[in-house]
Order: sequence, then C-alpha cells, then structure tokens
Amino acid sequence: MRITLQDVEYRYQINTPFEHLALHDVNMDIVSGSYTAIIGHTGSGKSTLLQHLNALLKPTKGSITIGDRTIESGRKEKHLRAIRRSVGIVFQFPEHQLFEETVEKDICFGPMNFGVSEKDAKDRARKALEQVGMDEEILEKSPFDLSGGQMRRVAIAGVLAMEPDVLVLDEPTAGLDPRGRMEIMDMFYQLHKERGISTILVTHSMEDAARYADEIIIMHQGTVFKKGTPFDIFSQPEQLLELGLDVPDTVRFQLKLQKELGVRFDRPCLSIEDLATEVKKAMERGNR
Ligand SMILES: Nc1ncnc2c1ncn2[C@@H]1O[C@H](COP(=O)(O)OP(=O)(O)OP(=O)(O)O)[C@@H](O)[C@H]1O
Repeated sequence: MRITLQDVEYRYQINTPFEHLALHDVNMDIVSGSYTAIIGHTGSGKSTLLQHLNALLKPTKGSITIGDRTIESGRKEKHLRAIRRSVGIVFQFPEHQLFEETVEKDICFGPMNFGVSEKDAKDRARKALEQVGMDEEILEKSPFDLSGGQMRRVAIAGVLAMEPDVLVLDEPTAGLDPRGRMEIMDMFYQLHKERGISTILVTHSMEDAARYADEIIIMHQGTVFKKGTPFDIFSQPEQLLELGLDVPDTVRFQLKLQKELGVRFDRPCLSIEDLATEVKKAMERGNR
C-alpha cells in the first residue's frame, strides 16, 4: 500500500495562543512493500508525522494519500476506520496499552472491534502469537503475569492480528536488552520480507536504519531534510554529525581511521564484514 504526503503542514492547538508548527512542507512517497526508516532529532516531528500515517492526526494543510484514500485538511473523511485497519502502529512501549484479563482477549480486541468474528479473531490471535515467537499456551494467562519482553511481544501480536498492509513502528525496541532488540527487529524484517508488509520505522538507532531500510528519511525542524538509500545517507557522515545525529559504529570507525591515520575509503561500510573487507583493501593499497 502506497503512502504519499503532499505539502503537509501540522500545527498543534491551531488558532490558540499555544499554536505550534510541528510539520511543514513535508513531501514523501512511501512505495508499497518498502522498508523506510525515519530518523531525526528529538522534536524534529517524527511522532507527529507517524500519527498522520493512520489518520490519528489530520494535516492542517496539504494532503495524505493512503492506498486509494486521500485525507485533506479541512475535509471530512469517511473512511478513517478502513485506514486504521490497514495501517497498524506499534507505539513506543506498546505493552502499556494491554488491558484485558487474558492474552487471548487482548489480541482479539482489535480485530473484533473491526467486525471480525470471535472464532476468526481467535485464529488470528494464534497466528499472531506464532509470528512474534510465542507459544499459544500463554493465551489463557493474564498479560500482567508476563515478563516485560513477553508483554511487548503480546502487544505487537495485537497489532499483527489486525493483518495490516502497512506497519508503522515507533522505536519498537525501546527499553529492551540488545538480544531482545535484535530478535524483535529481525522478526519485523522477516514479516516485511515474507508478507510484503510496507514497514516504516521511526528510530534513533542508526544501526537499525542502516541494516533494515531501503530508504532513510531525515527529519529536521519539522520537515524532510534529506532522503536516500542508507548508502547515500551515510556517504556524508559529517553532515549527520553536524545535525547532532549519530552514524553507525562502522562509519564512525571509518571516520576515525581517516582522520587519525589518513586511511582513505571509497564508500561507507554498513556492516562489520564490509568494514573488514574495506580495511583490508585499504591496507593492501598501502595508503595509510
Ligand atoms: N501535543 C502537543 N502540543 C503542542 N506541541 C507539541 C505536541 N506534541 C508535540 N509537540 C511539539 O511538536 C514538535 C514535534 O514533536 P514530535 O513529538 O513530533 O517530535 P519527535 O521527532 O517525535 O521527537 P522524539 O524523538 O522526542 O519523539 C516539538 O516541538 C514538540 O514539542
């Protein structure tokens, strides 16, 4: 499902003394089946932007087209439910939204709210639990008896049970340990590859952006500063550092070698394996 934003502006508390321009002149085209990472400083507008992607917020100017439906400022939109069904958002700390007595009821809540029968919702709950790598024997447990990591997975299963075409992930691994982070990120990537789910990841992790995304969008002061492949984006690491953003550790290491030992690289390395190969080549060239 394709998502296009045209000249989007968003002002919080418009026409009040507290009015605040959070997004302006935002243009982007997220093609069907792609994996996009959105990065940017705190306050650059990432969360505001992602709430537009399933019409939780409507632009105060401009328009957003989600699949075959367009949301325009100042126009009443009748199809918000359909949009919300097809674009699933995993918010930061999604486990805070668990509320039912059992895991099964919690996962079934979303689908049943959108008209899926109880039987089908239960089938979906089993499938979604499997997708997040959990055993169905926890279906009867209270979500509040689970560990933090398990609660996170159950909350994600609740979003997957809606069978969305697009998944929007807002720092989905915040607060998890490195292993838990990697497992969750790999799980989303597998879903993206196997089921063709368009995935939009808001992250502060340059490693994740470099590893998973086809395209990276940098937000800065409420608008798109730059977009490109991870390779394009990390080809100019100084620009990112000047913006106060980070770069992957591999690129940081390249910069250090370049600065302190004069080692020249032709391109950014986005994995350890790639870095090892390029360091070896540079040493063979003898240009240190
Ligand atoms: N409810 C609100 N009312 C008024 N201003 C808001 C509101 N929510 C966010 N803002 C402001 O809008 C701007 C964009 O905020 P937003 O939360 O979208 O940024 P962000 O890039 O997601 O930041 P973070 O990385 O910290 O989540 C900021 O200046 C913020 O202070």
